[in-house]
Amino acid sequence: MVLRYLTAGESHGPALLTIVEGIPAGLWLTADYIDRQLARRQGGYGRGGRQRIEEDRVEILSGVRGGYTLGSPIALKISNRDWANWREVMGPDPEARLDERVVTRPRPGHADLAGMLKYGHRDLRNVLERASARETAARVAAGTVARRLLEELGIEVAGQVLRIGPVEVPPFDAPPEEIRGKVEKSPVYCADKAGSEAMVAAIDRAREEGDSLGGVFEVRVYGVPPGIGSYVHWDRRLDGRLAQAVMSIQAIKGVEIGMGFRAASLPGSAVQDEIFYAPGRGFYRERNNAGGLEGGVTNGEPIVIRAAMKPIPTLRRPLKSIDIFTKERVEAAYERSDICAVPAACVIAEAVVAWEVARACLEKFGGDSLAEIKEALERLQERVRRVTR
Ligand SMILES: Cc1cc2nc3c(=O)[nH]c(=O)nc-3n(C[C@H](O)[C@H](O)[C@H](O)COP(=O)(O)O)c2cc1C
Ligand SMILES: C=C(O[C@@H]1CC(C(=O)O)=C[C@@H](OP(=O)(O)O)[C@H]1O)C(=O)O
Repeated sequence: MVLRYLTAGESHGPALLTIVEGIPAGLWLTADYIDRQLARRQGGYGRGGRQRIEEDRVEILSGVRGGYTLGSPIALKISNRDWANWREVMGPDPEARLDERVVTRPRPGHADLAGMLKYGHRDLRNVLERASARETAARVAAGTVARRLLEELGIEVAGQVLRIGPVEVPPFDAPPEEIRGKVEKSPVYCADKAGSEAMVAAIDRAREEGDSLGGVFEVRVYGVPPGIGSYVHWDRRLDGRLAQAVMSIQAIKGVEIGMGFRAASLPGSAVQDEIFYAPGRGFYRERNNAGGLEGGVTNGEPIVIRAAMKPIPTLRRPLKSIDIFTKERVEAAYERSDICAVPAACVIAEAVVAWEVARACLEKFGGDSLAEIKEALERLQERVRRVTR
């Protein structure tokens, strides 16, 4: 079974669309379940005016009947409320007013200039509409379908923010429900209360200064059986696939697994996780510097993946740029913007990580119905028990 999805939609167009294919039949899936993740993605302290306009809700257009998936493609639609303000400018018909709201001052750090040079656009709006992270609402919808499937297999995902600008906290190491409990109480999705307050203050300072902030978040996946992913070929290594999925989120500039970059400065004895064995428990480790992955294969420990997000490119106090027509030195375009979207990016990363883990699980377990997949998982677990007994 191949799990795949495509998304479509411009930021100020009528809607965002996703078609998810390869989800087995018999999975309980409701719009409410997806909407909870969409709401989390819209949240987090530091978001701009757009989120006061949008109230993301998914419409399930196919592939689900009476709450259960059919095994057929699942089409999902999220309408853009802002479309009402952009209909005349963004419409597909020849009457659209293309001479209005033209963007000619590329923002350093956004896709504006590179996209113009690539596609030959003369209005940077034609670049930013699709480069925008608005598209991640569709990715979260698709990833949340995968997350529902993982739940049925006993696999859970939990994310937390570790840094915003200069404020850093250590990861909260706990079972997923405890991480989620603490993170839900934080305006910046950070498990540390004092850290959250300092992060909010840092965002307020950036807002006053007309600036923006980035940060770091961590996503963990608990309950993953050993043996997911493969070392036999570069594009089957799950560490590489997860890194690609997370790096593809707008403004993510660094990804690490387990100990990550810190491992480069330490000797092997301080990095590699020694192997232990106890009857009944089987093989185990006393630490998880590997982040649950060795050779691109899950080893039974939780997957731990961290990412660094750069600060938002659009600034109220704009950086210098060049007008693409006059070639004059100008200030980059500014209408409105997020100041910090690290909490939102953490939710997006949870979704894309869930997607990639689910895809690798289906490659391992196959099956067209949830029942078949669960049987294959039980067979693997039984085999692991036999080997480790
Ligand atoms: C959730 C989220 C919200 C974002 N909001 C904004 C924004 O309001 N303004 C902006 O200029 N960039 C925003 N970005 C970042 C840009 O989309 C991103 O920097 C741009 O597409 C260029 O891609 P790159 O930074 O990956 O090179 C956001 C990113 C994410 C993940
Ligand atoms: C719309 C979303 O994020 C947008 C991502 C974004 C960008 O350039 O990436 C720019 C902003 O769009 P606008 O100019 O319409 O305010 C953000 O609001 C969203 O996350 O739902």
